[in-house]
Amino acid sequence: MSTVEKSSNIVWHECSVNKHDREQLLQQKGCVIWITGLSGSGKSTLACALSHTLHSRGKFTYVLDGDNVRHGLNKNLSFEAEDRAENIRRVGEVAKLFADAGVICIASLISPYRKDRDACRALLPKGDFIEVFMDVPLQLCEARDPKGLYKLARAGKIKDFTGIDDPYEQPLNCEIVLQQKSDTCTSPCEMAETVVSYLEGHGYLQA
Ligand SMILES: Nc1ncnc2c1ncn2[C@@H]1O[C@H](COP(=O)(O)OS(=O)(=O)O)[C@@H](OP(=O)(O)O)[C@H]1O
Ligand SMILES: Nc1ncnc2c1ncn2[C@@H]1O[C@H](COP(=O)(O)OP(=O)(O)O)[C@@H](O)[C@H]1O
Repeated sequence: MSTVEKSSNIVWHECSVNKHDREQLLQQKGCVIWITGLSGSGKSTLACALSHTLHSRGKFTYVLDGDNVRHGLNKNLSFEAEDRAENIRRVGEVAKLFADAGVICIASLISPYRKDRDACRALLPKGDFIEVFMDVPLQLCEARDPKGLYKLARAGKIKDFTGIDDPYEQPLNCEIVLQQKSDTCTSPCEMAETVVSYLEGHGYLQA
């Protein structure tokens, strides 16, 4: 899919109410928490636990989950590399709008390619893109297999499945790594607290 700019003669229109004004209203700073990892690594679980924890502390969040966005905005995209890139690009742009709205936007997508994630990072002001890597071994993700997709992929019934016959490029230098070697290691609530501590320490939970 081409991302060449096709719009011409367009001029940015500035509004008198800006990001800072919205952040003052919400008493928080808009940002993007980008959760990446294999299928079954716990991205959606963490996204919801984090949203729940922040919501109960009076913070305004919104979750953009890969599976969910593919039900609507991105329903025309496959799992080929080019379509995954377009999937990530669109979600990155939507997340940027949410952050500009003052919202703590939590994006949870496999986002297997480093360059696609880095392109999303480049859309945001420095510091506002917080990459969280679910560092969970393939064996554990496959043992969980809550949707039975690994089983289908191993049987050759799903092609290009991440981790099986499609690549996953781990982040080299992300803000938070959540390592999990077994299911009893760290609970979703504990993981959410790690992210909340990061946000608190970096001033995102106040205007
Ligand atoms: N071929 C293939 N590879 C990986 N995943 C697949 C595939 N086909 C379907 N699914 C389901 O799609 C979910 C991942 O969607 P994403 O939008 O996060 O993927 S990506 O970022 O574009 O790679 C993923 O959800 P999660 O398990 O939550 O990661 C799967 O349910
Ligand atoms: N911290 C955790 N500890 C134990 N099990 C977890 C944890 N996080 C998620 N799970 C379980 O792992 C499975 C996959 O989680 P999910 O959030 O759907 O992953 P993903 O969105 O990356 O595909 C689910 O059955 C979920 O209950």
